[in-house]
Amino acid sequence: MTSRGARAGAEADGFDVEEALALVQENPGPAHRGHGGPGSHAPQHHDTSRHEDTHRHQGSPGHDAARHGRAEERHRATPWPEARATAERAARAAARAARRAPVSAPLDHALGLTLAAPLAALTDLPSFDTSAMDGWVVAGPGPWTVRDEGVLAGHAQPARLTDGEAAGVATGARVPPDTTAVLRTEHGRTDDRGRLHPTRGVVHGQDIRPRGQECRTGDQLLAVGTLTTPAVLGLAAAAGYDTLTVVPRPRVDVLVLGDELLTAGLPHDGLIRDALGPMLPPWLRALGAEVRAVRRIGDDAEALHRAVTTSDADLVVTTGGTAAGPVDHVHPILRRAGAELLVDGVQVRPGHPMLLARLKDDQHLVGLPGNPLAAVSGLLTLAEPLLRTLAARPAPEPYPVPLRDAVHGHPYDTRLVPVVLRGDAAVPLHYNGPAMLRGIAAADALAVVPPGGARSGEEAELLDLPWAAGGIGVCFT
Ligand SMILES: Nc1nc2c(c(=O)[nH]1)N[C@H]1C(S)=C(S)[C@@H](COP(=O)(O)OP(=O)(O)OC[C@H]3O[C@@H](n4cnc5c(N)ncnc54)[C@H](O)[C@@H]3O)O[C@H]1N2
Ligand code: MOO
Repeated sequence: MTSRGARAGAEADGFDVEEALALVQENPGPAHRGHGGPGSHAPQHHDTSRHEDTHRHQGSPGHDAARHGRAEERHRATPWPEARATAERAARAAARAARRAPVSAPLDHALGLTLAAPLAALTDLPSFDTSAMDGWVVAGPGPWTVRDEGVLAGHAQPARLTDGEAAGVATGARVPPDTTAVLRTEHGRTDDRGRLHPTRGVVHGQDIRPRGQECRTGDQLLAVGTLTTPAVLGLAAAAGYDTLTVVPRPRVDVLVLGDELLTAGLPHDGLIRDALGPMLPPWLRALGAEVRAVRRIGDDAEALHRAVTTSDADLVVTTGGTAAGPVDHVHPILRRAGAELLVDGVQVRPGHPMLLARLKDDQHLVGLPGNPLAAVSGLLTLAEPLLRTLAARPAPEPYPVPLRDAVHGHPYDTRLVPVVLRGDAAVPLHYNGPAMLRGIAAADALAVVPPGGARSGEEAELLDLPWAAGGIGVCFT
């Protein structure tokens, strides 16, 4: 199902999509403020990139040190396309190092995995000459005498037909030896004496699916690298398979950092709800990962060090603690663990403090920034290419779509902006600030907006969200 398909379905159900989307598309303006009641601070700007960027890059005479720091950070940060390529390369090297052996998965566990061996037919298909229609098997030209006993699907070889003989037959039943054609129920008539007459011309072999019509035993049906879709599962079963040889799912541990996080109830006393603990595991699964542990570690450097150094996952994903605050432990822990930083900051907004480190030859860590949309950006920039490559999935085709509205750009960095698809255009959503999930929760995709921005009508590459693209392996369980 495409994202367009998903939308059409929602509309068909009478769900007012436009009304729902208005909640995330329109800038409410001054009249909207204060809706939260006395003391509330409704946001005045929902597209926060502009004033944050202004703040960051205009600087002021009193902020030389900060300006210098930013310039250094920009210097070190990896351009967005290069960061994705680095993540892919890292995964290829890890896959080689670990020689990730293919596994045998029962069909009902193989959805979304990649075939590690070609799918060769274990049988002819069909495996016997088969009637394609309900009616009669006939031998020679009509009229025919009709046997008392018919031929049903799932039964053993029926007795040979002799010339001038017919027998009732069901779709999928084996046709008896010496059958010359199948006559459909609607194309035959029985006379008073019980003899069967054709009501139209009969062509030799009509409506018989000969054995091996689709494939012969040993024919290659699908190549190594094919994604196991529901259709592949069906074909594999038809061709005689109980298990498939597949590339195993990459194993991921998620470590959620931050003392300020609550797992239930309303925010209070400076504490906020953990948005990433509930969001990341199903998203990672949708990207093909097996999520093994989700651990909340607080801002405890020792616990983080222990969790990172004792994990045997292919990928450790941390959230928060990537910046330079007093409790931002990710960089110091990586240094202590002897990890090699492959990407330390990316020229992308939101999410620029994201990082990728090699813990061992076959083990990596993606550090996602704590701001929730920044974490999504890190997930799609670094974790997606890494997991896709480990899972031997093909890279999605670039997917350019014209933007309906202009999007402000960052002066140096790529921006990822939540959009919905409307007709042939992508409509940028508001509420796209680094700490906001309101836009992405309504989005079909993220638009890749190059430095400097995009004009209305200009094409932007889209990163589909795994569920909007109907991604195979979208198993949220
Ligand atoms: N001096 C600077 N400060 C910051 C910079 C900078 O360049 N210089 N970058 C800012 C940007 S951009 C981001 S993004 C954040 C990255 O911060 P961290 O990765 O260190 O994350 P935290 O400080 O732990 O948290 C940031 C923010 O996100 C909230 N958060 C964290 N985890 C969760 C969660 N699981 N669910 C919901 N919200 C979460 C946290 O409470 C903070 O509000 O740094 C900026 N600072
Ligand atoms: O603002 Mo930060 O871009 O990474 O959330």
